[in-house]
This record gives sequence, structure tokens and C-alpha cells, in this order.
Amino acid sequence: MLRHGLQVTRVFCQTVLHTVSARPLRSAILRLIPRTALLPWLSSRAVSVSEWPLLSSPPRDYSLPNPSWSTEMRRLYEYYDSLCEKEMEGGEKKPGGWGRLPSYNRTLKYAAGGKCLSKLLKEKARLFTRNTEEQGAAFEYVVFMNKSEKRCVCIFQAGHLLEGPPGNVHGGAIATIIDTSLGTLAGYLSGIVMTANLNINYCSPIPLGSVVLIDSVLDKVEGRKTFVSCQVTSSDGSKLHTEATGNAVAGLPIPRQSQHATLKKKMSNTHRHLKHTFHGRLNPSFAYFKVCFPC
Ligand SMILES: CCCCCCCC(=O)SCCNC(=O)CCNC(=O)[C@H](O)C(C)(C)COP(=O)(O)OP(=O)(O)OC[C@H]1O[C@@H](n2cnc3c(N)ncnc32)[C@H](O)[C@@H]1OP(=O)(O)O
Repeated sequence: MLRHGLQVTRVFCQTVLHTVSARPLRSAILRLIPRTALLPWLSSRAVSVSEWPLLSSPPRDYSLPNPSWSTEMRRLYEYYDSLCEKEMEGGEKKPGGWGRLPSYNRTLKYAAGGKCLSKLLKEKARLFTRNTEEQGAAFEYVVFMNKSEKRCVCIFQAGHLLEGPPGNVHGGAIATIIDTSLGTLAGYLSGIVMTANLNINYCSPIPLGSVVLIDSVLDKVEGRKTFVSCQVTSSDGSKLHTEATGNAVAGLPIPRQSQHATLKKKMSNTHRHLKHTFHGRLNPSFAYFKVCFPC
């Protein structure tokens, strides 16, 4: 019993000192210890409550530059980043029209699609395009959204795990990044969407390791349907690699009246959750862009 107690104390101290990197262990401990129980400890060290995330490892924003990014990828990132709306001194906003969308590897706790998944599966579920920690191995990308132009640009660097024909990117991987870009745009504009239809013309192969631009625009909205299209070009825009059109249907298949109320409650809980936690652990997919990233 005493040994167990000492172990718990040791692990707890390690957690507070941020030396434990295993998130499941930390979250298990944090579930055991009520937050309020730690407040005196925090205040005695002049740590404000706003610094609470100190107890949990910061989430990784996969859309930020990392050492695997090529010079071209960084150049394009910096170009679009310079067009983004930024807070200037005095609280004024530098107008730009663009905003970078952060990207995390976990989906929302309340995503309706997850309701039939086991708890274990939910814990382990990872966004397909962000499911490797090895930087530069698969999908390296960042999406910049332009709300007023109803357009987004995805800068994509294809890693060595995406090979299809020798030396070139697999068609399925191209379809994935296109679906991500079009789905992101449609979701940003229309709320929760599911891709219903995707047509792709592969015009020229994309060399592995190269950087391409996926420029997506809104074509039209018809009721629940959001029609979007994109062109995948070389980073200087001179070569067309792929073009695609897509139709995303907004909303989930219409819920029955009773399910509707539950869904609404879950959604508002999610919004509250996003406001009161640092939202990094949640994947900003679908309608939640608007809550997380008012860019
Ligand atoms: C950050 C990461 C972003 C990632 C984005 C990733 C996006 C994805 O990959 S989504 C996953 C792949 N997609 C799917 O699994 C979707 C599977 N399909 C479905 O769930 C349903 O068919 C769904 C939701 C699309 C439509 O179902 P439902 O809500 O019942 O709509 P339904 O009433 O049949 O049709 C609505 C409208 O869409 C049209 N529609 C439905 N399916 C299609 C289709 N396949 N092609 C064209 N139009 C269609 C219908 O004709 C109808 O049009 P209208 O209103 O003019 O009559």
C-alpha cells in the first residue's frame, strides 16, 4: 500500500515537472487527481491558472514548419504566412484575408461518426494524413484559407512513404490530399460535410519529394451540396499535375427528432470544451473550424 502510494507520488511529481512524456499516463493520473486539489500547489509557486496546460504536453500543430520541409516548402509557407491577418501593436489587425489553419492528428471527441467506435479505438484513432510522427515521411502540408475569396491553398510536400509508380506519388495519396483540401474548404464554408463525389484527372505525375500547390475554390452551393474544385500545380504554377471537382454534402444524414436534440447538445458541449480548453488536442475538422479558427 505504502509502496503504491510512493509510486503514485513519484509519478505525480514527474508529471507536474513535465518529465513524463507518455500522455496516456498523464491523463490517467490527472483523471485521478481533481484539478482543484492542485491549485494550492500551483499558487504557492506563483503559477497562474492560465498556465494550466503545463500539466499536459502541448499538442503538435502539424502544419507548422519542421526540419523536413524543403526550402521551397518554407518559401511558400512564408509567402502565404505574410499574407495572413495578424495582430499588430496596439491590437489592430493587419488585413490580409488569409489565415493558416492549424492541424492536429486527433478527431473530435464528439464527432458523430465515432459514436459506434469502442473507447479503445477512439483513443487510438488518428487523422489519416497525420498518422506518422516521422517528419517528412508522408503528408507534409499546410492549408491557408481565404474566407473572402472562398478559396484555400494547400502547400503539399510528398514524402517517401507515398510512392506509387517508381519515383512518383501514388494516385491514392494525391486523391487523399485533394479530398483533404476540398473537404477543408467545403467544411469551412458549409459546416459539417461529407465528400459525396470526387472526380480526378491525373494530368502529369508528381515527383516524390516535390512541393505542389493545391488551389481550391468554391464553385457553388446548392441546398446541402457544396461544389468545390481544385488544381494541383507545381510550386511555381507552371505545370498542371492534377485537377479535380468535388461535391460535399453538408450535415450528417438527417437525424431523427430525438437524435437531433442529443446531437445539438453534444455540439454545444464541444463548443464549450473548445473555448475552455486549449484546443490543440482536437482536430479542427468540419464545422469546428469556425469555432477554433475564426480566420
Ligand atoms: C481536415 C480534414 C478534412 C478531411 C475531409 C475528408 C472528407 C472525407 O473524406 S469524407 C469521407 C468519404 N465520404 C463518405 O464516406 C460519404 C459517404 N456517403 C454518405 O455518408 C452519404 O451518402 C452522404 C452524407 C454523402 C449523403 O447522404 P444523405 O445525407 O442521406 O443525403 P441524400 O439525401 O442522399 O443526398 C443529398 C443530396 O446530395 C446528393 N448526393 C448524394 N450522394 C451523392 C453522390 N455520391 N454524388 C453526387 N451527389 C450525391 C443527392 O443527389 C442529393 O441531392 P439533391 O438534394 O439535389 O436531391
